Amino acid sequence: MNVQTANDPKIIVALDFPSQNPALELVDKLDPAKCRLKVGKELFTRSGPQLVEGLQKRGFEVFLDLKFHDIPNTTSAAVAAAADLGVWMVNVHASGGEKMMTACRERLEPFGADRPLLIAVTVLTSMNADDLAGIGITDSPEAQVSRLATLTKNCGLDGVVCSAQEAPKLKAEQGADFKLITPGIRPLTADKGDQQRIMTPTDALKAGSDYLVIGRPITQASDPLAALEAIHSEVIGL
Ligand SMILES: O=C(O)c1cc(=O)[nH]c(=O)n1[C@@H]1O[C@H](COP(=O)(O)O)[C@@H](O)[C@H]1O
Repeated sequence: MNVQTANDPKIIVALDFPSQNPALELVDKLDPAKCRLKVGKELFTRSGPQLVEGLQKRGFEVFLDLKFHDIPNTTSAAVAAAADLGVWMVNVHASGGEKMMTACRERLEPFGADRPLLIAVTVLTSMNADDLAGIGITDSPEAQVSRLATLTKNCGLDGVVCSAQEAPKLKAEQGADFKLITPGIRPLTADKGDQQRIMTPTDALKAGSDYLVIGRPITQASDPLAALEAIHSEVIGL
């Protein structure tokens, strides 16, 4: 709920569930000292702010992953609504541009130290060079990620969502304080699923990730708390 949280778990569990009941069933097995929770478009569209408040009441900090992308006035108002909800992190699309991102950052200033971290999505990990060409971008995905990360930093945002494989380059380009939130994390024993570019939790943190977004390796485990604890003890101290 705060940019300066004393206990700062690196693991963000992606609550990719269709509705509140299965989400809470899982959450009630987890430990808020060891993870935060990500609520995305499907779950939020079904269950809304009430669910976010329910998670917070259980002691969890929430990353509201709604990837806002609209005109500056609309997007900054949405980000302020997320801040009113008391979420720990909120995100927008960097391709919304400088004016949009700056408006969002400025709109959060009155929230002071209680403001959420404001993060931008660069190029979705589902997009390759052909997909970018289809929307008129002829640079490589890597070059486009770097360009959008630079724009994000120049607008005063806190960091970006990226693949852990991009983390060393982005940390070198943007500096240690610029936060990198990385999905596509798989412990050695976990199924890759549909993720293409994966890294283990330890390798991702060593590569420069600040927070690891992890879904199925925890949510679909036969013992989700044991899966969380195994990853937590692997990465603690890194
Ligand atoms: O924004 C995201 O969280 C995200 C961005 C991206 O480029 N790739 C990606 O996988 N994600 C999310 O990260 C989570 C990964 O879940 P698992 O593959 O089950 O670990 C899902 O909630 C995805 O929607």
